[in-house]
Amino acid sequence: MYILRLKEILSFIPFIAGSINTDMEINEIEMDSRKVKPGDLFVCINGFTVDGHDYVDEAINRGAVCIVAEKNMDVSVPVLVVSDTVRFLGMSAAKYYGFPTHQVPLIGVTGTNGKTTVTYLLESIFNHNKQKTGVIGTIQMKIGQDAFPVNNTTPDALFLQKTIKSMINYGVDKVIMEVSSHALDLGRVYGCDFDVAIFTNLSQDHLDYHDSMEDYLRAKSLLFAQLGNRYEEKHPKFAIINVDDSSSGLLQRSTAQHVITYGCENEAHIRAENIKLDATGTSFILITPVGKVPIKSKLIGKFNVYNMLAASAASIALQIPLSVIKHAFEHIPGVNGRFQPVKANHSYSVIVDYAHTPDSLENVLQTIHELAENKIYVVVGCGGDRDKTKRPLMAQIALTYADYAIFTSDNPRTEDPHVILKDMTDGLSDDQTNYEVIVDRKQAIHHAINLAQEKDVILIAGKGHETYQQIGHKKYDFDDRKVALKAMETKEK
Ligand SMILES: CC(=O)N[C@H]1[C@@H](OP(=O)(O)OP(=O)(O)OC[C@H]2O[C@@H](n3ccc(=O)[nH]c3=O)[C@H](O)[C@@H]2O)O[C@H](CO)[C@@H](O)[C@@H]1O[C@H](C)C(=O)N[C@@H](C)C(=O)N[C@H](CCC(=O)O)C(=O)O
Ligand SMILES: Nc1ncnc2c1ncn2[C@@H]1O[C@H](COP(=O)(O)OP(=O)(O)OP(=O)(O)O)[C@@H](O)[C@H]1O
Ligand SMILES: N[C@H](CCC[C@H](N)C(=O)O)C(=O)O
Ligand SMILES: [Mg+2]
Repeated sequence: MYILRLKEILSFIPFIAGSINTDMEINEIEMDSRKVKPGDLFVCINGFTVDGHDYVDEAINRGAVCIVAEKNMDVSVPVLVVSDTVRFLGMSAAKYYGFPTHQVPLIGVTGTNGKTTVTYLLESIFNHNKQKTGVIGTIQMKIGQDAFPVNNTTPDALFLQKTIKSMINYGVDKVIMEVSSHALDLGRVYGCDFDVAIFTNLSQDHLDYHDSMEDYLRAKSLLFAQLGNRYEEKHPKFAIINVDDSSSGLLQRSTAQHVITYGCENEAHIRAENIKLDATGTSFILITPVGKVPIKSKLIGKFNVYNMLAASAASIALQIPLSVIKHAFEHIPGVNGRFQPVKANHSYSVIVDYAHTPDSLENVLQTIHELAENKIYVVVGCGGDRDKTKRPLMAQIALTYADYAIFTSDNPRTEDPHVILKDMTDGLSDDQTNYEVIVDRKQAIHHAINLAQEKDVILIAGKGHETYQQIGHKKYDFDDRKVALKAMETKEK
C-alpha cells in the first residue's frame, strides 16, 4: 500500500469540480464498497448489475475519506465530481501505482480467437530468451511461474494496474496480456501504455454485448488507437496485424505507429511457406525481413500457424533472435485446454478444445476432418447469457464436419439449457439426422465415448481449460478431460 496525498493523484486530471482539501492523505483507491478500508478513496462505477453510486454510504461507513462520482451527493466526506468515473479510475490507478506500464514493455493481444494461444507462445519465446514474464488472460494470471485464478480475461483497471505493479516488483521483463473487446469498450485498459498491439482475427462472437460486427470491430480497433502517436526512437511501438483477415485494413488505419503484417495468403512482412500439417503437429518455413528459419511445432492446425506468425512478428519487433523463436516453438507442448488430447492407451482419440465460436469450431473440425482416418464425433453446446445468434451456426458447423454430433450443455448460466439446445437445433433441416441432444454434459461425453470405434476421433468442444460448469449462478466442479478419461476407463470394462 502506498499513501499519497489526494493532490498527487489528481495532479494530471483536469476539471475536477468541488473545492476540497487536496492535502488529505489517501490510502488506496477502491471501486467496490465491500472492500473499502479506512482512509480509502471510493470511485463509483455504474455497472450492468448495480450502480456504485448507490453504495457510497457503505463505503463511508467502512472508512472512505473521499468519493469520486459522476454527480454531487450530500454525504459526510468530500465528493469529487468527474464526467466519467471509469476514465478517472484507469488514470488515477495508473498514477497511484506509479505508471507501471511505462516501466515494462506491454504487449496486448486482441481478436476473436487465438489470444490465449498467442500469449503463451510469447511467454515461451521470452522465457527461452531468459526473460521473465507476466501473463494476464483467460486461463489465469501468471507472475513468473506462479499462477493466480482470474474472473475475467482482462481485469478491471484497478486490478490491472496493481497486478502489473506486482509483476514489476517481481522483476518481469515483459508483460503479455489478452485484451478482450469488452475490456476495450468498458475502459478496463485506460491507463495502460501498450508497446505492441497484436490482432489475431475477427469473426462472430459477443453479439449479445456489441450491437453489430461493426461495433465489435470498432471496440477491437481501440487497442490500436491506444498505441498513441508518441514516437520514441529507442522504444518504437508496433501494431502486428493479420493481413489475411478482412478487418486488417481498418485496424492498420487505426494506428499512427509502425505496422508489421503477417499472413499466409496475402503479401506480408512475416509469412509462412511450405506449410505441412499432420496429426503430430505443424511444420513451415518462417519468412521474415531478418531471415528464414524452418519451424516444427507440436501445435496442430493451420490456425496455429497464424498464432505462431503473430507471436513471431511481435518477438521480431522486440529484437528476439529467430533462433530463440524456433527453439521456443519446438518446445512448447501445447496450451492448456486447446486441442488437448486426453491421454489414454486407446485405439480412438479424444480431444478437448476451447472452441466456443463458429469460426473456432469450424477451424478445429476442419483440421480434424483433414487428419481423421475414421469417423468424427463432436460433443458441443453453447454458453447461456451469451450471443444467441451463434447457436444455430455452431450446430450447422458441427454437422457439416462431423459424422455425428451430440449437442449438450456448455455453461447454461441463468438460461434454461433446453432452450439453448433448441436455439442450436431449430435451424437444422429434416434430413440432418446425424445428431442427438443430451442435456447433461457428463452423460453426453460418456455416450460419445461409448460410440467410438477404432481410429475414430471425438472432439469435446467449448470448455477447454475450464474446471467448472456454471448452472444458474453456481459453479460446479467439471473438467471435460477428467470426465472423458473416466468415460474411457469405464468403456474398457
Ligand atoms: C458485463 C461485464 O463485463 N460485467 C463486468 C462488470 O460487472 P458489472 O457491470 O455487473 O458490475 P456491477 O456488479 O454492476 O458493479 C458496478 C460497480 O459497483 C460496485 N459495487 C457492487 C456491489 C456492491 O455491493 N458494492 C459496490 O461498490 C462494483 O465493485 C462495481 O465497481 O464488472 C465486473 C468487475 O470488473 C466484471 O467482473 C464483470 O464481468 C462479468 C463477470 C463478465 O462475465 N464479463 C464478460 C462478459 C467479459 O467481460 N468477458 C471478457 C472476455 C470475452 C472474450 O472471451 O473475449 C473478459 O474480458 O472477461
Ligand atoms: N488463430 C485462430 N483462428 C481461429 N481459431 C483459433 C485460432 N487460435 C485458436 N483457435 C480456436 O479457438 C479456441 C480458443 O483459442 P484461444 O483460447 O487461444 O482464443 P482466445 O481468443 O483467447 O479465446 P477467448 O476469447 O475465449 O479467451 C481454440 O481452442 C481453437 O479452437
Ligand atoms: N470468454 C468467453 C468464454 C466462453 C466459454 C464458453 N465455455 C461459454 O461459457 O460460453 C465468454 O465469456 O463469452
Ligand atoms: Mg482467451
